[in-house]
Amino acid sequence: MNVESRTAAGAEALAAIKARPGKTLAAFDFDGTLSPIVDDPDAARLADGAIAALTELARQVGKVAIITGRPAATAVEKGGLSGIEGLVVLGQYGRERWEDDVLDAPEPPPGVDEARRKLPRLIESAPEGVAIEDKGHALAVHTRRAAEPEVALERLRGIVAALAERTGLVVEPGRFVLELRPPGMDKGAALRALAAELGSVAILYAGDDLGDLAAYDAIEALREEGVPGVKVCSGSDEVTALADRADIVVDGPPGVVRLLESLTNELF
Ligand SMILES: O=P(O)(O)OC[C@H]1O[C@H](O[C@H]2O[C@H](CO)[C@@H](O)[C@H](O)[C@H]2O)[C@H](O)[C@@H](O)[C@@H]1O
Repeated sequence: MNVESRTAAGAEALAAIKARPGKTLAAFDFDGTLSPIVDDPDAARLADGAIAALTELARQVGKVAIITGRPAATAVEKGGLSGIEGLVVLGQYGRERWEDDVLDAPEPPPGVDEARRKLPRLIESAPEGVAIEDKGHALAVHTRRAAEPEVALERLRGIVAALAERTGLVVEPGRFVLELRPPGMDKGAALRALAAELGSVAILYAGDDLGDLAAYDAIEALREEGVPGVKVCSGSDEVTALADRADIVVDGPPGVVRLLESLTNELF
């Protein structure tokens, strides 16, 4: 299978990647893109074949990165990523950086502690199955395991927004999740900073969720500045906002793995 873009800008980026793989940055979201969505966030693992595909890609392009809302160390551990040569993992929407087994993470702002203290009480009447994931620098309220996840999410939206306002945090909405996290960084800023640091001349970014739209914005801005980029969507029925803007849409994490296998075959 050849990797094909449905847009001219995406095709231009694929050509640039093939022409200068050594100066290419290939970046991926974790949950929903490399890791199939599961009910329990703690049970997330990489899709079959993902490690082999990422390992091969890392041999062929300048840099492979994972840019995730997870803590970087969690993504490394759950993904079994530590053996991938040269991999960089930007965690907590770019606040943290893991590379060569070294984690660089700033202190979380005090608002996170305050939110941690107040959140359980504020959501105590939420439907059964609603759960808090404490990520150290951020708190995620998950509704996937509620009987009616969408209804539960809507009920919690105002409560979480009000707590964010009080604690100086921002709300990051996602797939049956509302996260309270520090402001000042997003996946777009993280992607741009890494591309600038590396002097990347071509970029691929793959994501599945609303938090990845900032990275799509960054790709579009970089194109305007003359750096070709291709936006890949790991498609799902839960989120359609990315498919509308993507150059390539594939069928969930297994589709992402197949895309990587095709790309590495073409680069070889
Ligand atoms: O930026 P990402 O790598 O996509 O991380 C975003 C959030 O993903 C996780 O939640 C999502 O995946 C879970 C496991 O499949 C699923 O149960 C949940 O419904 C999804 O929203 C993770 O738990 C969050 O901490 C991440 O920020």
